[in-house]
Amino acid sequence: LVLADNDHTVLLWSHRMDQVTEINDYHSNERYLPGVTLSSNIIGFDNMRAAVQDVEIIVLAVPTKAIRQVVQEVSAYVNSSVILVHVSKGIEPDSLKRITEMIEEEYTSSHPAHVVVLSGPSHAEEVVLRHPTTVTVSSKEMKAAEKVQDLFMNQSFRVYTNPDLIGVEIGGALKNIIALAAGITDGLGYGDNAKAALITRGLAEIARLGTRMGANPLTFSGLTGIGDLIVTCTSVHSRNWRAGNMLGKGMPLEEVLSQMGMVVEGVRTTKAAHQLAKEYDVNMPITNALHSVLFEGVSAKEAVDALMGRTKTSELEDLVNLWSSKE
Ligand SMILES: NC(=O)c1ccc[n+]([C@@H]2O[C@H](COP(=O)([O-])OP(=O)(O)OC[C@H]3O[C@@H](n4cnc5c(N)ncnc54)[C@H](O)[C@@H]3O)[C@@H](O)[C@H]2O)c1
Ligand SMILES: O=P(O)(O)OC[C@H](O)CO
Repeated sequence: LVLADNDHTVLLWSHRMDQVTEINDYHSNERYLPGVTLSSNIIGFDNMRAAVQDVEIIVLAVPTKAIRQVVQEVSAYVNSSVILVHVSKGIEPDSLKRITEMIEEEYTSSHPAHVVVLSGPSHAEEVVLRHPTTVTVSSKEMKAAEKVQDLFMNQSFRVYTNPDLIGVEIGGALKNIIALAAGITDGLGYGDNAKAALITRGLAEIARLGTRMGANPLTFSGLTGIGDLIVTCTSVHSRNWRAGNMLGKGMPLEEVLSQMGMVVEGVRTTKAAHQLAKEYDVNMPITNALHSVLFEGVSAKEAVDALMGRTKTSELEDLVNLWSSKE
């Protein structure tokens, strides 16, 4: 919709024929964006070749677990030098790859592609209402990121650049873990103090891991760090917060996921981050606590009690180590 507002023609491929028909016949997408009229510049396609063969830029907006498959399919038909932009927020469990790394592995076309991430506090539900939204683009090739910045920028959608690709992708992925935890504490009936604690100490552990992986610590004070962390932990639109909230109220994980009907990235990302914390030998108590709730049968209340009962520590020492990149 942002691109259509900027007078671009958008060819929107979906794997669901009913969605394509609805977009073309009614200019709506009721299940995901109820009540919103889509621009007639958005044309639905169920045929990938027809959708991507002559385009300048491809925006991948699918869950992390679908990225490899969709990129394989896209790259079979791309016939010019395109920019691939992804907006997904996750890390692949086991391989522990970031999304641009997965795209690079799966992109098989003989034509070059330039890979860009667009990330930041941006719930689709508010973007479609043209409420002010700010995001960041990053890439190994900043010229491609700047082109994406120009394509998307408008009066309600402001795009920044940041060359720290690792920091941008890690912040976007890991905030979902903390949002799940914030939903859980709200579901347990705890208040704003608990949520502020999760946001603050969550940012510390995201930055601790990200820095160890090669990110610039300053990126975590930007839109894809604290910005996206705030929006996802506090917004009723957040799928991760909502899922956490149901978990906190006692609903089993399987039932929560089937009720959501949309991706809750934080679940698989918790698995990946738990593995990354071990690999990089980084202390991530909130991630580990959430892992114990999601995958080890620990109750939400027990996990909070365990977090609160850890040995005492110095906040300033921790922050100095973090922001001076010693961690
Ligand atoms: N929803 C948001 O406001 C928002 C904002 C910023 C970033 N993101 C990120 O974008 C990604 C997608 O999120 P979403 O909320 O749109 O998720 P979603 O569950 O609504 O899925 C998006 C689309 O991908 C399709 N899809 C699912 N599996 C597929 C597959 N195997 N092949 C092809 N298409 C498939 C779905 O049918 C749907 O049309 C996530 O990584 C999310 O973190 C979402
Ligand atoms: O709805 P969520 O929790 O998947 O979050 C969506 C976006 O990442 C918010 O920026």
